[in-house]
Amino acid sequence: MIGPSERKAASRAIIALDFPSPLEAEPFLARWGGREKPFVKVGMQLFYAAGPVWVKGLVEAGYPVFLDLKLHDIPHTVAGAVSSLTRLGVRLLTLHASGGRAMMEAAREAVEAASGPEPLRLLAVTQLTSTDQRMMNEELGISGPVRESVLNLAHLARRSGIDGVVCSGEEAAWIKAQVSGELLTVTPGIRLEGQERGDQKRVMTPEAAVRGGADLLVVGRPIIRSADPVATYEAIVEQIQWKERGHHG
Ligand SMILES: O=c1ccn([C@@H]2O[C@H](COP(=O)(O)O)[C@@H](O)[C@H]2O)c(=O)[nH]1
Repeated sequence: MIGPSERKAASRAIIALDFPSPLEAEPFLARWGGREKPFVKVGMQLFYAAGPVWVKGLVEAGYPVFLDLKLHDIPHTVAGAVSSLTRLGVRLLTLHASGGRAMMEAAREAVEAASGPEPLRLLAVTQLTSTDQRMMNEELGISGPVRESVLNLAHLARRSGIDGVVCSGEEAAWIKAQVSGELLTVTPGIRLEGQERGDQKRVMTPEAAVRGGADLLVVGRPIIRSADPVATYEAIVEQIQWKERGHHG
């Protein structure tokens, strides 16, 4: 469920800092100047280049941080990784739901054992937003509609005591209705009207995602490749606010 720190529209739009290194990420963040620090996501590319100490520095500088490492290994190894990562002070951390119940429970227990000032929340990735129906059925060998697989993985995450799921905007409402309204729904694959999808397959506009039940929206290329990233970010935050005020259509 959306918590007090994510209630504001600005905290619901998360910028994916998909840069090769801090050399590109830091000047990008400096564009915000004295404005409120945005919620940022550090993924594999930047984490592997910059390392945990840099991420801790980001947290200490006041950025809410989502660490998107999509952990997937045997339960013992994932628990150890989670235990190390809890020391960074990040708010959110991903692991793959397909790693199974024992892996997710081991991760949750590692979080509980750590207990920091603001507890880390775990998110289970269901089906990646770059996966479509054909790929899931033919390449991954999973039968049925994508939505059904997403719901199964969300149920598994819920039973394993995970706080939320990563899914597309297309599935957020189904998860809220059929799995639990308490599960945080985090949706990448956000594109503004008419924008290029790139490798993303299950995409939505910010407005449609919020209308569909997304709690948090992850936006990378539409912001980081924009000619004016701050203006694009603010336009997205405005779209979220517009929906929050109850506008339809
Ligand atoms: O299913 C998923 C899980 C994670 N992501 C991540 O979100 C961003 C999206 O970036 P865009 O440039 O807006 O496409 C990226 O960091 C992915 O690793 C995802 O897209 N889908």
